[in-house]
Amino acid sequence: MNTEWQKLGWSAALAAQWARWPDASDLAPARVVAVDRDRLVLTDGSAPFSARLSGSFVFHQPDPAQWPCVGDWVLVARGGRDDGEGLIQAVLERRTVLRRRGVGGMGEVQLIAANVDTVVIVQSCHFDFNPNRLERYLVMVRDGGAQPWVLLTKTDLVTPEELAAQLAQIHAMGVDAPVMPLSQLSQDGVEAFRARLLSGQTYCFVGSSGVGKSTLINALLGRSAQLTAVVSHTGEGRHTTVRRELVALDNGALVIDNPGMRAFGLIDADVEAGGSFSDITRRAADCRYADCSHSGEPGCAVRAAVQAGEIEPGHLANYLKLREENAFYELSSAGRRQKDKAFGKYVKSAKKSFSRAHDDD
Ligand SMILES: Nc1nc2c(ncn2[C@@H]2O[C@H](COP(=O)(O)OP(=O)(O)OP(=O)(O)O)[C@@H](O)[C@H]2O)c(=O)[nH]1
Ligand SMILES: [Zn+2]
Repeated sequence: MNTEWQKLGWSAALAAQWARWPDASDLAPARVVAVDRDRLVLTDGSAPFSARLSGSFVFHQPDPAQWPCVGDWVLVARGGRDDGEGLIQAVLERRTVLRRRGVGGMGEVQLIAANVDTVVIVQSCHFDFNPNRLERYLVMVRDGGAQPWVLLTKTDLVTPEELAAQLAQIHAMGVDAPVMPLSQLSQDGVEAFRARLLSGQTYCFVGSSGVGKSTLINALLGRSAQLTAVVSHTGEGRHTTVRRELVALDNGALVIDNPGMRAFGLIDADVEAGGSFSDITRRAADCRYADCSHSGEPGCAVRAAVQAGEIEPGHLANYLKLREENAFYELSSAGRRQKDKAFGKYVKSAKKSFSRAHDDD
């Protein structure tokens, strides 16, 4: 078996699928490292290269939920083009998936990543710790067939007693996944975490914005440049595209940093499940302005509830702090709309290239 592919997670089961594929003679397998609109970045172990969905793929697979996402293994044709761009003809069967319920309550499923061995659920023990949300992440991970780990970051910001109480709370929930506390500031737990990452295994990091995912992945990589080196940027800044990236660490572990996970629709779930800020988000529905920031606007129902003693001022302060840390930005409806727009563009431009390809026929 090709050892370069093996390093990328290639398996006997995938090889068997490839062998069964009709007309696979000019197709080769590659793994998706990033998706940006209808352009995908693939790797076969040598240099990453750009690819698009072939017309026949889009034609035979009209359901975008079945289109390739980061972590997928695809069969790609690379001949016949000067620029070396590949044409994706097939997606090989996924061993595991990470998916979210679509936004807008339509019940459609949106794929976040495929063929992930371990999903690292990251919560900061400072402000972000939320057992309800953790529970839902655990369900979601197991539902897709991957194994979950729980990472509690920023332990330097809480006392050892607070940390012990959180660990006890997780334990009391009956969580049997490994739970690992760490701090990038003190470096406590960082080496122990690194030591658990195995060559050829795929790890996906999920969690709210600001909990320290990028800081950790950059530290694991040892050089922050590599994180973005595999894809050409369409814009500066982290919030501009749906870039989802798979990168290899020096020890051979494969890591997916997943900004898309911020739009998991968890705030709705948080409200439904009576989560920690549901009292605030429920009141916010009565604020005079739909985009009220609850920081002093007239007609603010949240402030009124604080004044009436119905909401703890400290609780509101936590909420505002979290939002200020940008943790809720992508979870806001505006952020979600942006994500959906980006996904919509993926679909639209792929369909456009499809019809272009057929105009040429
Ligand atoms: N005190 C403390 N701060 C940390 C720690 N780890 C990360 N931070 C800080 O937390 C902030 C957010 O970290 P990021 O790594 O950008 O968080 P993220 O989860 O990648 O956020 P998004 O990229 O928005 O999803 C940064 O200012 C980090 O410096 C830690 O262990 N302790
Ligand atoms: Zn308000």
